[in-house]
Amino acid sequence: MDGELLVTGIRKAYGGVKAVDDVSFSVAPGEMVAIIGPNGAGKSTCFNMLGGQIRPDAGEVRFGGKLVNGLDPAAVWRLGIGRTFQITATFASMSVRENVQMVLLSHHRRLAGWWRPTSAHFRDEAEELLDVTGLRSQADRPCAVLSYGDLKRLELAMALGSRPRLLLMDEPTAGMAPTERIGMMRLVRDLVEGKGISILFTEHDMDVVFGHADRVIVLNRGRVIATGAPAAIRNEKHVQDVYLGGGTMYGAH
Ligand SMILES: Nc1ncnc2c1ncn2[C@@H]1O[C@H](COP(=O)(O)OP(=O)(O)OP(=O)(O)O)[C@@H](O)[C@H]1O
Repeated sequence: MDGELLVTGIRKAYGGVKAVDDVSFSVAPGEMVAIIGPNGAGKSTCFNMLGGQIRPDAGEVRFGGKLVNGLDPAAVWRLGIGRTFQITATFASMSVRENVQMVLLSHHRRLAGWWRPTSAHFRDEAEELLDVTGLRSQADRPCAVLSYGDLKRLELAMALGSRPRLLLMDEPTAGMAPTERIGMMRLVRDLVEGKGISILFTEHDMDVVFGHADRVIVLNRGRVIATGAPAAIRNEKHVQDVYLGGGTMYGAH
């Protein structure tokens, strides 16, 4: 189906450690899906296989019917799978708008010469993305002075610059204050509903997961142990056992 992510039996082992072990799931167009699991469950490895950073040992990742595994991150990006990273990847001395313009420039495959001011390039498109992410008033400020929450918004604006149809979000609310978290997830929900973008996100904060995901996939030791609506997942005994048994109850921090 157009815009559908279909993951079938992907695996990745490091020596004897099966980081991801026969994982299958799908994300429908316009769906917001969370991948959760205790530390070391395989979330990052899974994400990296979807984004082209890691090649699966076996299995298949398809997006809109096209094979994704084996492609490098840039090619995956071109297929319409965007990604935000946990580590902020902005240019501190450049303004908020310029950072977004840089992404737009590269997306439109133009040559950004260092000697040329970027101010005229894709300014309107950049402004639109800053509007969408609530950063318009910060457009001229250097990234270095942004609050952490605004930096995360900027990362989102930058990820949207490549016009993804599916956005992979690695802990979108990590490091944010509770009110900022709610704002961020509302923003993401608006993107899903307004632009029809699908979201797949990892998250440690259970309030965010249960409050915002349409569907939750639970990983443990590289395998999917449960998948379903948040309310059903929350009540699953074996999911509770994994968290409680592991001694690292997500959402406790
Ligand atoms: N490059 C690597 N080399 C060796 N082992 C690795 C590597 N990357 C991940 N692993 C192992 O694979 C397993 C899954 O790790 P992964 O980082 O995917 O889990 P995670 O669910 O993202 O954990 P966390 O929530 O702590 O980030 C862990 O046992 C980890 O130690």
